[in-house]
Amino acid sequence: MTDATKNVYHRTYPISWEQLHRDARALSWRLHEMGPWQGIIAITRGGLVPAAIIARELEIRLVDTICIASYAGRDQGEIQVLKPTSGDGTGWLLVDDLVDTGKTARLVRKMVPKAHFATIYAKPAGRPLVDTFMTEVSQDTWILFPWDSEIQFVQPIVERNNT
Ligand SMILES: O=P(O)(O)OC[C@H]1O[C@H](OP(=O)(O)OP(=O)(O)O)[C@H](O)[C@@H]1O
Repeated sequence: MTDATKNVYHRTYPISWEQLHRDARALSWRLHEMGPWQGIIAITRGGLVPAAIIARELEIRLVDTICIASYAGRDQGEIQVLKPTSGDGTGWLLVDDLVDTGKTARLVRKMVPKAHFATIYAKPAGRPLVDTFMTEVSQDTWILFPWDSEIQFVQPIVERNNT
């Protein structure tokens, strides 16, 4: 998912650090019941924060990455693997913050087909590709993650209605 594809989103779902932490912990409870796990493979960059929280909760100290870059503009949607991982993923958790169109998921699943793929949030188009997720969000919703946002002033509702 890239900023350039934002125009398909009709609403925004802002997530605070606190909510993100709570949701990642709730996902950790589910994953704990399915373990034990050899380690975690975080999909960069969105998977890094959830992976850290899950690693803490499940006392996992072996953390690897699959490093991915998505490009906007002319090559909108093109995905490049900057760093793969080794092995087929047996016994490993593959973690991302979100599955949206499923494009990233399809690519990484091919790389580690035996890994258990977990995301905090899932949209309908990508949901079939995830083994475990916490919260479903509609396809036309832009999830605004805390690392992409800051707290700022908003007009009172009355004033907003007058503009
Ligand atoms: O299902 P998809 O449509 O492929 O979208 C999901 C991907 O999009 C986000 O990454 P993004 O491309 O924003 O990169 P970043 O995590 O490095 O910011 C997210 O972290 C997933 O990896």
